Amino acid sequence: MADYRKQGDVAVLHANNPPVNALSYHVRQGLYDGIEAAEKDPSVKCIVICGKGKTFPVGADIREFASGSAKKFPNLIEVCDKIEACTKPVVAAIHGFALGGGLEISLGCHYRIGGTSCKVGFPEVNIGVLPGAGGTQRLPRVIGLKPSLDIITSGCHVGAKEALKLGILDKIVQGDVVTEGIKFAKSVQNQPLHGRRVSTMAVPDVSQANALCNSAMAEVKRKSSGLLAPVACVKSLRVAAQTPYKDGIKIESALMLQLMTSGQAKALQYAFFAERLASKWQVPGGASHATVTPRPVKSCAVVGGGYMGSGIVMCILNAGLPCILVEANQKFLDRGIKMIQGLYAGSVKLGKMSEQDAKKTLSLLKPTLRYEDLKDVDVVIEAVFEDMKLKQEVFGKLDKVCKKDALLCSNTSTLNIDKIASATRRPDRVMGMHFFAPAYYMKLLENIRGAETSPQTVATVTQLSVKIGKVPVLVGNCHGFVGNRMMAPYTTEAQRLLEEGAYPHQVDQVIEEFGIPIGPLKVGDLTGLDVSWKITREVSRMLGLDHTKREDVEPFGLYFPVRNALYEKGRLGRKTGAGFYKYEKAGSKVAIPDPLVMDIIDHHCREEGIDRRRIPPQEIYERCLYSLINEGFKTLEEGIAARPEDVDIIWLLGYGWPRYTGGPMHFASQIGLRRLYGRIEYYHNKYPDRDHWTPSRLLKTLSQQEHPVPLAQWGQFASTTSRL
Ligand SMILES: CCCCCCCCCCCCCC(=O)CC(=O)SCCNC(=O)CCNC(=O)[C@H](O)C(C)(C)COP(=O)(O)OP(=O)(O)OC[C@H]1O[C@@H](n2cnc3c(N)ncnc32)[C@H](O)[C@@H]1OP(=O)(O)O
Ligand SMILES: NC(=O)C1=CN([C@@H]2O[C@H](COP(=O)(O)OP(=O)(O)OC[C@H]3O[C@@H](n4cnc5c(N)ncnc54)[C@H](O)[C@@H]3O)[C@@H](O)[C@H]2O)C=CC1
Repeated sequence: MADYRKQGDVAVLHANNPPVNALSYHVRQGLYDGIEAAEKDPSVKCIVICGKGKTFPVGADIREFASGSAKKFPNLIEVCDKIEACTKPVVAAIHGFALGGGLEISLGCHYRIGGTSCKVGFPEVNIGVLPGAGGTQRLPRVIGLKPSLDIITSGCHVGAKEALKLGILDKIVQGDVVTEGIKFAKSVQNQPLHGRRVSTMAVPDVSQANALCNSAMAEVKRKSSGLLAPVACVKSLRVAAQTPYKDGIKIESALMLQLMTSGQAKALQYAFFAERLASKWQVPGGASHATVTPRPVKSCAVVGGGYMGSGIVMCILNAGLPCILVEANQKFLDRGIKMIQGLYAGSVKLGKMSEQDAKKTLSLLKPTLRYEDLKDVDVVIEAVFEDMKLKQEVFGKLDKVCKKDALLCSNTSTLNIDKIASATRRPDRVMGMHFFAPAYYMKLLENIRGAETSPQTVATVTQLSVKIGKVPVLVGNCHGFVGNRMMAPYTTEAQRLLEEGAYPHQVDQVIEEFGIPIGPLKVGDLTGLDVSWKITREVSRMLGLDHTKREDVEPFGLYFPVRNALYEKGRLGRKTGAGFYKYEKAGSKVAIPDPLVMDIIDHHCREEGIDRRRIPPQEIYERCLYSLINEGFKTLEEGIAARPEDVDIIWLLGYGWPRYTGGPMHFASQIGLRRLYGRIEYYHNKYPDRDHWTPSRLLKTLSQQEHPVPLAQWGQFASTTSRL
């Protein structure tokens, strides 16, 4: 898995492990043996290491961490040390990415050259480990501690120009990087190697080591509280400044071994692969991403240029696709355009985009008030108000004006896609595309398949989603789909806890300590209590209930007396400076616990004859999180979510679930399904009137298996419990 060839007196070693040349055992062995062969061959004067296909090696093979093969001889440390010890000059010729172990290989080389578009970096923190093949010991010896701390603790990629400036690259080359690597190697083949072996160098800014590492440690603890890997990276980098390489590498290895076996690393690596699995869809009947060819999409349109629509337009424009924006009237059209222009102006100001690029991108936008202008577009995404009647009216119009093979998609957050599709004569070409706010930033896209949506529509929408920079997850059609459906029991329990003894800040604190950045009641204030009040009213109407009558709505989990009392007092959340919390002023972000709210809650309880009790944090934790997880299992047993990995990606990318726990389903597997089921059954017995505590049948089945069923096999049990 590393090809060895000779070109004159140069040995060229190609890492060959498609698609990204991950450094699995055979690649490491190939590189190790290649160096040995070149060393022994008297006709070889110098060596070039490069990657076959689209990239230089992008790092260790992550799958080998779990299997233990990463430690097998020669491990990456041994490969890097072998390269460095070679008595003939070794040049890394980098194209594509040199990440993690790939960058470590190149730091073992005596010289590094790169193509103009190459990128280097140490993304290990993102998967819960550190650059454990000498990365934390060699990088600071080349570029100093300060930039090394930044690069290693952030996991960010560094472009070629910056890498040259820092000294990671010795040269940027145009054209074929291997040809240039060979030329470069020949030019240095007679140069002495002492001074080129990085492990023998001193860290240049060693005198500032303590100050730099102390401040980096404070920063990683502030930014990523609870994460093990960034802390270990700083520790290991401090060692590099204080210790010779041969001792430093031992400490780095010890830290790496601790991290590799941590729950955080397992969860983060699971999330890495789950994210890549998301776009690989399959529908009942067998059609899948591998069998269905998507239609080409050359142009799009968005209907409704409000908060969501304007963000969706930007995603489309950023992908280089022309986009028409339709609004209901000139005032709202102008407002939408202004919003889009403002966001691009902001990007230019922040240096994220050149003025020229912003202008070019904006030139792809065509605003209009005429639906007829959409006659030639390939895909339309509707983002008008969340109102079934209006959406059906819009889809009816679109069906008439759009060409017959155009796809019509809705950015609804809860509504029934089949009902929307029924307003058209093309339900096979209708789909939901549920973006998350702000749409130009959030990576998640919940794509909803209706009963009649064709596989080709799924394929085309999935491909478009990836093109506009999203991670698409295909889900089935039900109220709230996967994400918002799971959100419902979580927020319901958060509010119910207020009626039994907790106050808003106590509930939010538990959830925030778990790692979700904003607790459910702060989210309530952010969204607006009027918005959630209206949603309750609409859902009650849909169910034929009177939302003002407690006896009507309570059995359906739609009775929120504290929220209602706050709403009736005009406390609508952040925007009015008061909701579940008080704020310094309207729009302010800092939520302050409010004695007035506690009085309102106490008063409500007295009136209802409720004896408030002290609710332990563990109960808050279980009632909010376990009810949400139980609902997640129900989406799996009903086939609304296809795989547990999909549920996790939705919560990781759409709702701020802490990535180092892997997502609600992975987290459930770590709790243990038997224990989890027991707690859900306990709450079900305690609150039999709350439907969301009815245990999922899939969870029950899985919890009864003799041995824990690996998460990747849960689907096999879902089919036996499915109600579809
Ligand atoms: C006492 C002494 C004992 C000593 C013991 C210690 C010995 C242990 C030594 C171990 C040292 C380990 C050293 C180290 O530094 C660790 C690492 O290198 S960790 C890996 C770091 N690298 C990464 O995290 C890169 C991850 N990849 C990416 O960011 C992207 O893939 C990339 C930007 C490179 C390309 O993006 P894109 O083009 O969008 O492609 P995809 O992301 O879709 O990927 C395509 C395909 O490839 C799979 N893949 C990508 N990277 C890896 C990888 N590193 N390992 C395995 N597989 C990888 C990816 O999953 C996709 O495949 P699918 O089948 O579609 O999932
Ligand atoms: N706000 C959010 O966080 C999220 C909202 N959504 C969904 O996105 C949709 C839009 O929501 P927002 O952007 O927040 O609403 P918004 O109120 O900001 O924008 C809606 C826009 O639609 C326009 N519009 C109304 N009728 C129209 C018509 N017949 N033709 C053309 N334009 C028309 C309005 O003028 C308005 O500008 C809703 O379905 C909502 O549920 C989805 C995800 C998140």
